[in-house]
Amino acid sequence: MRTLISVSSLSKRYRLGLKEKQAETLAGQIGNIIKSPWQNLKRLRGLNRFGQEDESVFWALKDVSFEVKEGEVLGIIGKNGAGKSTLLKILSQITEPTLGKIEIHGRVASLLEVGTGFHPELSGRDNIYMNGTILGMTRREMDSKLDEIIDFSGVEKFIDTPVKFYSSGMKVRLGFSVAAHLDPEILIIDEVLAVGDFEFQKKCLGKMEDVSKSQGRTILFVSHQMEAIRNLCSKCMLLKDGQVIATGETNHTISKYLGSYQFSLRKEFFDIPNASIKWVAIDPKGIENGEFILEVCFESSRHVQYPVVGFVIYNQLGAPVFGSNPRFHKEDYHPKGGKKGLIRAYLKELSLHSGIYKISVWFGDGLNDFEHHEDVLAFEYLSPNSYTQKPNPLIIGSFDPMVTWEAETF
Ligand SMILES: Nc1ncnc2c1ncn2[C@@H]1O[C@H](COP(=O)(O)OP(=O)(O)OP(=O)(O)O)[C@@H](O)[C@H]1O
Repeated sequence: MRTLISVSSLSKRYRLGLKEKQAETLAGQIGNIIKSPWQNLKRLRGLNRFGQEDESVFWALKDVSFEVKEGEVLGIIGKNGAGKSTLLKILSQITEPTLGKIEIHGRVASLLEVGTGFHPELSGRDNIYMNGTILGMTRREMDSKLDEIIDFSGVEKFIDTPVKFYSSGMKVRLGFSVAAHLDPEILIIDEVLAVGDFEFQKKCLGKMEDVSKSQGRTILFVSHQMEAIRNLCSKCMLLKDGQVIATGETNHTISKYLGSYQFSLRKEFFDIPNASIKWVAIDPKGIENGEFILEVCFESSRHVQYPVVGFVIYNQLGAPVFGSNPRFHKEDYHPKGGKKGLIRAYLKELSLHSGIYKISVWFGDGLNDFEHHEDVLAFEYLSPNSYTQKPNPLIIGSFDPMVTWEAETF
């Protein structure tokens, strides 16, 4: 199979704050040009004139290398700020890399941040033509695709309205439809599932599957929704702090992502003085027995009279699905005060759909919260209910109680 994308030692540096602005002014730019080549080389590497790393320098991508072959669907995952969007922007030629080399063989269509790639003053229809022209399509090719694009987008009523009047959902609908129907060799999609309603998400996933499986196109897909990544991607790459941590089989890479979540967040806790959470875990034995047991270990430099932990479980879209706190169950909860302790929450049944969930925890003494940690743990849950056992992005909501049905006809 041909290699369509080849990225080697790619790095992207941003300059933060004042220095970035200075370089954007004419005086700043002239100053940069007349600096010696040696100074310019140091600047490129983010070093100040003493050869030390400049404090205003921030590397959003560091030494990233990978290849994508024809027909592959590569999922790109990682926490917020890991560098996923920056990578896609560079591959779509919206941003320049600072260092490194990229080779792309084929036409690229991308759907990045909402509205990029659209001219706000032009109508939806004109924007479709503009995008097609950028991709090198002829007017006739465009004419043959137009109805399909408009139909898929569902914005036909507004197709002659300037795009600046579109809602963000409408822009995403049109943007996705244009990108997916213009027969690009490479389709780049950044978290399209986060915007747009449920029906449209379903349509997009179906279309991407069609583009990859029946048309054999190459796709790069960023998402925080692991079910979507799992369903769609043949390969997956995990980014962390701008670096590639893992590339390979999708399930394997997703497990690494979830593992890294747990570890990096736990580690941070060890530096917190006074009363603090030391670690948070889900008892694996509990899961085996169909129970969900959350364990929170705390340690304090002083006696905590009434140690209390609260938690909230969030779904992949960041929506809270469930929370609890022993303050709501005062009659059952009688902790002995102390400096160290382990607090457990027992849930007989989690009753959630299969999927990936995150937990935030609080720790306090019933009067005050000492600490609050978001996304302290991520876990994958497989529902015991047979119809939702396989993660399925098309299932509505997060709760999965045992439901039985009956019909009577009259
Ligand atoms: N124009 C910019 N100037 C300075 N820093 C930037 C700029 N664009 C992005 N960054 C920083 O680069 C880092 C990587 O950002 P990026 O948007 O690529 O992350 P991401 O993995 O896509 O995150 P998310 O999941 O939140 O979308 C972040 O720390 C971000 O703040």
